[in-house]
Amino acid sequence: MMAAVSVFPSQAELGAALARSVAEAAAQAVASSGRFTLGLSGGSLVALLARELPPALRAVPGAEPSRWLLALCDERLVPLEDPDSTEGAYRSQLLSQLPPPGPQLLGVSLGLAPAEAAKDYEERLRQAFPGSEIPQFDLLLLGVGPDGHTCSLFPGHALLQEQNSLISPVLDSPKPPARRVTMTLPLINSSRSVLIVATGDSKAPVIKGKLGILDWDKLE
Ligand SMILES: O=C(O)[C@H](O)[C@@H](O)[C@H](O)[C@H](O)COP(=O)(O)O
Repeated sequence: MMAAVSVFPSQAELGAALARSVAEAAAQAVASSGRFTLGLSGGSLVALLARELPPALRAVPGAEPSRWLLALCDERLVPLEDPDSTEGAYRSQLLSQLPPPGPQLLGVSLGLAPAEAAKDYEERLRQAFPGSEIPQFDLLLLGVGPDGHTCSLFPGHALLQEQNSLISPVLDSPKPPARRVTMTLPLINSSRSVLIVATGDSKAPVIKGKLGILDWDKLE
């Protein structure tokens, strides 16, 4: 697997480059397979994409959001109208800006207990990728917390060892709200590509630690 690190002087520049990469990946996937499958994370990514993606889509021919299947890399088990809902945030901030018919968004069913919600979400994800043993997303966009968590996979948590489920419930997220569902490593590691997006000073120590092989100062 190839890995590359890009450092941007500002969030605005990062956002524009990220949106361009997403739109270009979409155009490529739509041209080769007729659809683009994209996993979305919450946090600051929502506002970044809401600001930068619509103009990037207008600039990249063939990106065709109506051919996108969106899914959530993790979700907090709160009602859609709760400010903590990742699906609610994407619907109100990003999807509302895209001309109809917009992308299909596969969200987590609410009103179920966490274990049932995870099982139901995994089943619907599998159905959306018929013929694959493990769904293979074209691209996952992942955030990083200052503690190094991504999706709702927290450092030291037993879920990091999960080998069987593709989606797991979380009942004890150290970052509220506690009840969530999350993609697990087997699903994340099956995707064709992953973009890990980290902005802000609070992430620097953990990112520098993970990328200890790099001479960070040369990446200014
Ligand atoms: O529910 C969550 O905790 C988020 O989905 C989480 O995984 C997020 O992506 C990171 O914490 C980064 O968040 P920021 O981009 O807001 O720093």
